[in-house]
Amino acid sequence: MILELDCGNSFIKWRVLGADVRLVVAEGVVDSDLALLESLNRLSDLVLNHCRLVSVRTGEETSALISLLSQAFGVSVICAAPARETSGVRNGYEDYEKLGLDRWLAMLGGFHLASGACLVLDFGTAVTADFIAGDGEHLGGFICPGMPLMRNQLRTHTRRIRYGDLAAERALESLVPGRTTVEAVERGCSLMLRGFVLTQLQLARSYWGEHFTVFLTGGDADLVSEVVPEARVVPDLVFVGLAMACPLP
Ligand SMILES: Nc1ncnc2c1ncn2[C@@H]1O[C@H](COP(=O)(O)OP(=O)(O)O)[C@@H](O)[C@H]1O
Ligand SMILES: CC(C)(COP(=O)(O)O)[C@@H](O)C(=O)NCCC(=O)O
Ligand SMILES: [K+]
Repeated sequence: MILELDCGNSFIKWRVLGADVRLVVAEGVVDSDLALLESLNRLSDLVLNHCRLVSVRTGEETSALISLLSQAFGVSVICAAPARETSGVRNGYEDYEKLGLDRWLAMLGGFHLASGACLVLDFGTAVTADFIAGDGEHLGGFICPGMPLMRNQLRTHTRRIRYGDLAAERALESLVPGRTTVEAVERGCSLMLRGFVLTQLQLARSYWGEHFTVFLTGGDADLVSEVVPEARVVPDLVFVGLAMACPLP
């Protein structure tokens, strides 16, 4: 079995592939290394032969997680690393090592699935957009705060914006102008994300006309999927790229 991990700034997304790697035998989202171990320890019949991961956390945090996993499961861990070019995609950053590895893998996955020009939009702690031309050239991208950052900035920098998670969830059932604080904030931030998406689409059209594929990924992709009905929502896009960047023997 193969353990795959996508360590983002807020959550660790994990999944276990079976002997047939096309089959996901277990998966989850956790908020700490400890919670990851607990989830994995609850799996009966878990026999890990390999582990591969991508992390946008610090080197120290990533090393700590790797030691934890090797101690707990006696498995060696392969880490995705920056590259100038992989599977026909050319990293567009001036300093290729600075491009977020989750972005890089999502781009590899997107270009592979699209077999052509694509716009990859990832809605996590941060929101990112990346443009990959039909010849595999990464034209660059954009980074802005995601939903959790926008709402927390409002909560921590104002004195009267306070509300709970349940109310937040309910507020997003509609996007008409809010009549409570929670509705006004949640809908306002959601509309900002949608506006961002529409701007990215305009730019992609200016490059490629209608000949490109849009990918939506990340935990908050559902918040914007309505404004791009033609988009492919691929929650595991980073894992698609991870398998390409870290093939197993
Ligand atoms: N099962 C889930 N567990 C945690 N967060 C989730 C889940 N489903 C959706 N989300 C949303 O995903 C967002 C985090 O997205 P994610 O892609 O995991 O971020 P990151 O990669 O930066 O850690 C949160 O704002 C949360 O609202
Ligand atoms: C942009 C990001 C913060 C996104 O992280 P996430 O929201 O997925 O946790 C991450 O890809 C990152 O730290 N990138 C390095 C900076 C860059 O890509 O330019
Ligand atoms: K991510």
